[in-house]
Amino acid sequence: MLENDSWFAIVNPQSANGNTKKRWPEYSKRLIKGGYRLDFAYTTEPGDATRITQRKLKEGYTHIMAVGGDGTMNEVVNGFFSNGQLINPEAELALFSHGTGGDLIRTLLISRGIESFLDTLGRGHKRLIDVGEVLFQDEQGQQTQRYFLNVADVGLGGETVARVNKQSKLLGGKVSFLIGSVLSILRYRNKFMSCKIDGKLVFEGRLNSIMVANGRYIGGGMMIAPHAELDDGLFDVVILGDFSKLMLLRHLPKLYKGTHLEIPGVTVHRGRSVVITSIEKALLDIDGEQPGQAPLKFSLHPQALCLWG
Ligand SMILES: Nc1ncnc2c1ncn2[C@@H]1O[C@H](COP(=O)(O)OP(=O)(O)OP(=O)(O)O)[C@@H](O)[C@H]1O
Repeated sequence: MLENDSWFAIVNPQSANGNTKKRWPEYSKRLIKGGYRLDFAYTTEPGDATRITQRKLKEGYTHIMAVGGDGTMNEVVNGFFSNGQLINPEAELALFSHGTGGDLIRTLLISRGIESFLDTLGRGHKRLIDVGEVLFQDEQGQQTQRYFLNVADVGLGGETVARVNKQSKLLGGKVSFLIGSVLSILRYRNKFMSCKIDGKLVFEGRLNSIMVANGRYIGGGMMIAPHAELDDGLFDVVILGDFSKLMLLRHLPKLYKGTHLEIPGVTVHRGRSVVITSIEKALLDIDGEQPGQAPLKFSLHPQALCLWG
């Protein structure tokens, strides 16, 4: 019989360059000592966190803990859904960030480390946050659906993530992403895309990238959507126009600071549904993973998920 405050932790042992596997035994002991009933499973491969989450929610767990980086958190959020529906609308999620990047927790102002995580649990503060959904083509050309809490983007970011995820992140998420960004900027060619928000065409032409943001940060600390709110029922859509390589490199520091919105050619829109098409291959990035490409159809589920923190 499950106690109704039992937590199930889904732990990606490979996150933080394998450091999570070394540290989790100590962390789990600390959580149990802190009074939490806790079971856990290690993921064994990409996609496993989604399957484990689905299984545990169906078994009756109502408190899920995601332990890993942004990719793990994204997979766990996807596991809250099955056949387009929340498995249990009452179920709750806590994020123990232990990856290299940590972009989602930046918007949530959650700190890293076991003691901060225990503080978050101890405070018992929960909030309902919006969940983004995107339909896209996967690598095999199949129509696929994914959910996300943070940011999805198409264009330069997709190519950067594809590059960064192939290399080791031993230098840390921010440095790896910065190096990957610079290499990608040098090789990337702006693409011809169109973007409709809530049925209205807001952009058609050559552009660098489009970010569909629920959270604020991507790429290990770039504040790409400084005004995005996780619970306002709207995406912030940031479009980076037809920038030259030189101009992008020059303005890169502004992306980290969130002061890029003032650059001519950057536009921001808000809405609940976003449709993006591209006549060239344009890669999708969702929460630091690169699962497919345009055309993309986004919709928002307002305040659909209960999150601790
Ligand atoms: N057992 C496993 N073996 C190999 N890869 C795994 C395993 N479990 C999960 N993964 C994959 O590891 C990838 C990276 O995980 P995650 O994003 O959590 O960590 P990270 O890369 O260290 O952090 P961040 O994304 O915040 O930089 C995810 O795409 C996930 O699918």
